[in-house]
Amino acid sequence: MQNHKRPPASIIFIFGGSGDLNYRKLSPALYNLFLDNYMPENFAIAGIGRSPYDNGAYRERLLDGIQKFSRRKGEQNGHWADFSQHITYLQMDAEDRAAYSAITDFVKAKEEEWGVHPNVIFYLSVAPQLMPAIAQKLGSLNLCSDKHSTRIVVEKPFGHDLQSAHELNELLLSMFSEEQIYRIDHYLGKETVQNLIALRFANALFEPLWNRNYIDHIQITASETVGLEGRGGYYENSGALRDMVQNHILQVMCMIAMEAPVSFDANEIRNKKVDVLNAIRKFTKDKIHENAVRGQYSAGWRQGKQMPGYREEKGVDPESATETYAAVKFYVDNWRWQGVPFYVRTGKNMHQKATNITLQFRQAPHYAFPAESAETWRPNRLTISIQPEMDIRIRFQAKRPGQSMELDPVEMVFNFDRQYGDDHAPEAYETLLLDVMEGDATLFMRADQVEAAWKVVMPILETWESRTPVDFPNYAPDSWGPEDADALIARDGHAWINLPK
Ligand SMILES: NC(=O)C1=CN([C@@H]2O[C@H](COP(=O)(O)OP(=O)(O)OC[C@H]3O[C@@H](n4cnc5c(N)ncnc54)[C@H](OP(=O)(O)O)[C@@H]3O)[C@@H](O)[C@H]2O)C=CC1
Ligand SMILES: O=C1O[C@H](COP(=O)(O)O)[C@@H](O)[C@H](O)[C@H]1O
Repeated sequence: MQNHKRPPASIIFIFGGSGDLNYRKLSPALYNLFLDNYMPENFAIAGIGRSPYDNGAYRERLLDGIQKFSRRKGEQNGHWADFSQHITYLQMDAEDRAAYSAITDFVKAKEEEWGVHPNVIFYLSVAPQLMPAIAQKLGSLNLCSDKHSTRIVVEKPFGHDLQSAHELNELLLSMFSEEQIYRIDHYLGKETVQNLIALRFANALFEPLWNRNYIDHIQITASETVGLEGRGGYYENSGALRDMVQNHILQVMCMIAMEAPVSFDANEIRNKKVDVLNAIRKFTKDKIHENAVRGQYSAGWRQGKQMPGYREEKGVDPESATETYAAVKFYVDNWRWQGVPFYVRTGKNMHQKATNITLQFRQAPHYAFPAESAETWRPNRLTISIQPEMDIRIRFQAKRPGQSMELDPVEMVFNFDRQYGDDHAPEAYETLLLDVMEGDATLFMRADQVEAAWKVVMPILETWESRTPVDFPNYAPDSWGPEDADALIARDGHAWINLPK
């Protein structure tokens, strides 16, 4: 969130250095930071895993990921030879305490080479079950005692439920101070998500309307066309509510619903967000059915190709009750938002990849136009497209040219690509990794934020887990999700807004 310069000397240890996230996201992000001259003058990246790689083979593997997944499609790889010299692979079992001497030795060697004490960053890009063991070892071996320069980055999911998230927080906080802990939610690193703060708090135009007096309801959609992508083992124990709603969607909702911050201090922003989470109505179990819908995709077709159902995917129980779709109607019980529903939905294998937020305004209080023009009268909307489209549109009524007063809904659009070109935007992980090196935690989740978000979803999870869904699978691939979700919003006289591709 601060304006960036080159961070101080840093060593980044990536536990899970041989894994998928590093291959597809972290290494491309670090390389892009290097190309943009944002890596420190002195830096080292040490990937950690048990798989046997020598440095050469490891660097080759990462280059392959960069060529496939970087936003820069290979054209600047001329700098790879230079960048790759900063990468080392440490083959070690993270459960073997003795093996951690390799980390201590590595830090000492770099300190001697650079003549400065660097930031030491431990990035936990491993399965959640392994995180406590690693954190414990780092703590007990005194590898995190320098509160100023040592940081730990914790990937999602942060816990499996409120209890486990609380335990993980307690464990981390017994080893590290809160300022050293960076809990990742990669949505917060997205340009368009950060722009929500600019849209709301750098303009006088929107804020006076941003409340229950003018807004009828809000919709947040995060739909995906992909299915499990080989992550059946993880997803089967997670589901859409844990995977997307507890973290990404609630964080986006916080940015829409929060009060204006006094400053951009990390804790100030996080305080404002946690206020929203605390104000979200916690449903009693008897209210879940009318406010939340779950779905699971069946076998079917997408663009002429046959697709397996969720229950046929690798790593999934053939009678699985895991939801691949969730829709919830939330209320934020505070002065600003009383009575305004926030409809949120997310799902795998849906018709379109799209993350959008729409604020639908109330109808104008009096309709003075000829009655026949009312047919095309539509409520005003502000729609913010987070991805893959990156734009902000305002829908309003305009007079159709001609001799009669006929109205049409029309749009004003601000499009990031048209304004800034289409290679303007750093990937979320670039922003987040740079923030970690600089010690800026604004875009990361604080312990109380994570737990407050779990408190929101726990009643739904507990209710769903205590009742087997009788109608799974209940939506087809390439569709907009289950009919019950349409009914959830239709009961209030609304419909889900599916933007054209
Ligand atoms: N992949 C993705 O798109 C996303 C992943 N995440 C999160 O990121 C984290 C990593 O995910 P992902 O990369 O997909 O997982 P992978 O299964 O691909 O990688 C797991 C990594 O952990 C390492 N590992 C496992 N056990 C040990 C051990 N005992 N000692 C040392 N290393 C070990 C593996 O290395 P080896 O086998 O060589 O020992 C491997 O590098 C998870 O928390 C996941 O939820 C979050 C968002 C998206
Ligand atoms: O964290 C996760 O996010 C991705 C969606 O991320 P996006 O940046 O592509 O919107 C989701 O596919 C994955 O299941 C989830 O773990």
